[in-house]
Amino acid sequence: MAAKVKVSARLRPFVNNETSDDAVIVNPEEGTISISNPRPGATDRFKFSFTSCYDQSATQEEIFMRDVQPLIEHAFNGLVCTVFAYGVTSSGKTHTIQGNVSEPGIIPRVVKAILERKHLMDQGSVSIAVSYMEIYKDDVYDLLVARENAPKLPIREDMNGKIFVANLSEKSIGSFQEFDRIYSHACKSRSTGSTNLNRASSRSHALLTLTVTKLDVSANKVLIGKVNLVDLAGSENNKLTGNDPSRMAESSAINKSLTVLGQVVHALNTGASRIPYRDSKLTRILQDALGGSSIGLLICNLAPGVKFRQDTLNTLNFATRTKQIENRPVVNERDTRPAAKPHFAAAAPARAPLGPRQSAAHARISMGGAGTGSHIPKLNGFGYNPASARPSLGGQFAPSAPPKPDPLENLEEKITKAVQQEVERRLAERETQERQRIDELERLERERTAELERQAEEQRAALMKKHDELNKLLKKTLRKAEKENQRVSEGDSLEAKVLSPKTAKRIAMSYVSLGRAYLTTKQPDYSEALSYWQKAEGYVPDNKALKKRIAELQIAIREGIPFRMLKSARTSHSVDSPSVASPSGSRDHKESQRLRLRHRKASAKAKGELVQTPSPSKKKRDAAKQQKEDVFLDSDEEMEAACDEESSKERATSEMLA
Ligand SMILES: Nc1ncnc2c1ncn2[C@@H]1O[C@H](COP(=O)(O)OP(=O)(O)OP(=O)(O)O)[C@@H](O)[C@H]1O
Repeated sequence: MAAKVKVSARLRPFVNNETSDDAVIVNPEEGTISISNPRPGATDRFKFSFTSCYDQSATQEEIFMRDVQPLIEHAFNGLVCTVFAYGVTSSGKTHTIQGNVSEPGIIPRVVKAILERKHLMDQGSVSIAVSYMEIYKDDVYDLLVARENAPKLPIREDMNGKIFVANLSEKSIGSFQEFDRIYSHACKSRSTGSTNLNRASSRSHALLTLTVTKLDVSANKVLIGKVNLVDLAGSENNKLTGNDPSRMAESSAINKSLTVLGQVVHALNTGASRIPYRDSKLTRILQDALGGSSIGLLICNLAPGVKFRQDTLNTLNFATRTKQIENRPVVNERDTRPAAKPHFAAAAPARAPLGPRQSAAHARISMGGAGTGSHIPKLNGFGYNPASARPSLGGQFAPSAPPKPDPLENLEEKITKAVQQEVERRLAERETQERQRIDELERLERERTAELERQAEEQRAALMKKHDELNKLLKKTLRKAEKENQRVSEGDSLEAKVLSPKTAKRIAMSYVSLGRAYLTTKQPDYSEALSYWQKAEGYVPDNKALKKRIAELQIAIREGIPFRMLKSARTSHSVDSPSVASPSGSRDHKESQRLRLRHRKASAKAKGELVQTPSPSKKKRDAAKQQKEDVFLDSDEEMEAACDEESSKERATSEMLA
C-alpha cells in the first residue's frame, strides 16, 4: 500500500528581540501558510497548504498529539516511521524534536508514549531499545558511546538492499528515567556551536531510533517496528550566521547534504532513473524514509519575519515537493518457529542483491510466507545491524517455546558477508576503472591543449617572421623615399654645381629677367621677383651685385617702401640704405666709389694709416671685373637672347638630373 510522505509546517514565535512583521501568516484551520512575495514592490502573497500547519501559538503537545502520536501504533505493528524536522538554522527544529524541560519535544513524548503503551500490553512481549547517532561533516558517529572512543561508523547495505549503520550500539530501555539518563548523556556529545543566529546551533544531523520489538506468540512471529526521529542541521546562510572558518567547514557539509536531500526529493518526484541517495551519508541513511518502505513525516520549521523570508520560501518549496513522494511501508516481521532444514543447494542460490524498491516488494512476499519454512526475516531502519537483528529478548518477554538455533542464520550471515565483499570488490573495481578513464581523459585533454599551444606558437612565429619582413621592407622604402626627397631638395643646387659657369650664368640671367618682369609692371610683385632672383643666386652664388640687389629688394619688402628698378646695378646705396636708386647709372657708381675711397682715407688718416690709391691698372682691372658683373644685370635682355640657343641643351641635362 502506497503512502505519501506527510508534511506539516510550524512557524516559531519571534524570539530574542526580533522585529515582528507579517511576512509569514499561518492559518491553522485552513491548513495554509501565506508568505509575502519577496520581489521589490510586489504586494501579492504565495500560499502553501500542508497536512497540518501550526502558528506561533501552537504547543509541543498539540503537534505531538496530532501528527506524531498516530505513528506509535504503526511502530507496534512492525512498521518503520521516520519523522524529520527540516528548516533553516534557528527555525526551531531542535525545539520541536527535542524541546526542553518545560516544553518537552517529540523525542521525550514518543518515548513516554511507547513506554506507556508497552506497559498497557503484555509486559513480557515488548522490548524497547534506543540508538542515537549523528552525521557530522558527512561522517557517522555513535552518540551512545563516549565521544573520544567513537569511531566513524560505516554505512552498509544488506543483501536485501536495506541500509544500516554498522556497529551502531543499541541500548534497551525499560523506563523513561532510564532513557532520560542515556539520552541526556548522549546529547552532551552532540556537536553544537554558537552562531549569530542561534546560540546552540546544531552542527550535525542527529538521528534517534526507538526500536519496538513485539513478540506475537500465537502467530509465531516477532514484529520489529521503529520510530526514527531526525533533527536535521539547518541550512545556513553564512552571511547571516557570521561563521568563522571552522564553522564554515561544518556549514558547507550541512548545506551539501541538504542539497543532496533536495536532489533526492526532486529525482523521486520526476521519476528519475537514478536517485542520488549515495551522494551523501544523510540521504543514504534516510533512503528508506524517502521513497522506501517506511512511513514518513516531514515537519517544516519556519522562522518568522522578512529576514528569513527567502529561506522560508525555499523550505516551503522543498516541503511541497516532498509531499509528492510515495513510500511503500512494509511490515517487518520474523518467524519464530524453527525453520525446516533446507538442502544447502536449494538455499544458497536463492539470494541475489536487490534494489530498494525490489527489496521492499520482495520483503512483502517473503514475510507473507510465514509457515513455508524458507523465509528469512527482514529488518528495516537505521539501527539495523545484522549481528543484532534478532529481537533482544533480554528477559523482557518469555516465549512459550524458545526458538531453536536456525541453521540458516549462519548461512545468511555468511552469504551477506560474501555478497558485501563481492559488492565492495566490484565497487572498488568500478572506481579503479572510472579513475583510469578519468586519467585517460585528462591525458588526452593535456595532449590536445599541448597541440593547440604548439599550433598557436607556430602561427605566432610565422606572423612574427612576416612582420619582420614587412618591417624591413618598410624601412627600405622609407630610406629610399628619404634619399629621393633629399635628392629632390638638393636638385637645384646640384644642377647648378654640374653646369658650366657660363651656362649657370645664363640660367641665372633668365631668372633675373623673370624677376625684373615682376618689378616693371604697373603693379610690381616684389615677392615673386625676389623668389626668381634668389633662384638666380643659386646659379651665380658669387655675384655680389645680385646679392646686393636681393638685399635691397628684401629691405623694400620688409620696410614697405618702393623698390626702383635700375638700368645699372651701380647704385649709390649701401645694402643697409635701400632708398630710391639714382637713375644716373654708372656716373653715380663712380661717384659712390669715389666717396667710399674718400671716406676710407679720412678714417685711415684718423687712425694714422696709409691708404693707397689704387693704381690706374688696378682700377682698370676692377672696372672690367665690375663691368663683367654688371653686364649680367645691365644687359640681361641681350644675354637672354644668347642663352636661348643653349637653353635646349641645358634643359636636357636638367631633365636627366631630375
Ligand atoms: N515554538 C517555539 N517556541 C518558543 N521558542 C522557540 C520555538 N521554536 C524555537 N524557539 C527558540 O528559537 C531558538 C532557535 O531554535 P532551535 O535551536 O530549535 O533552532 P534550530 O532550527 O534547531 O537551529 P539550528 O539548525 O541552528 O540547530 C531557540 O532559542 C529556541 O528556544
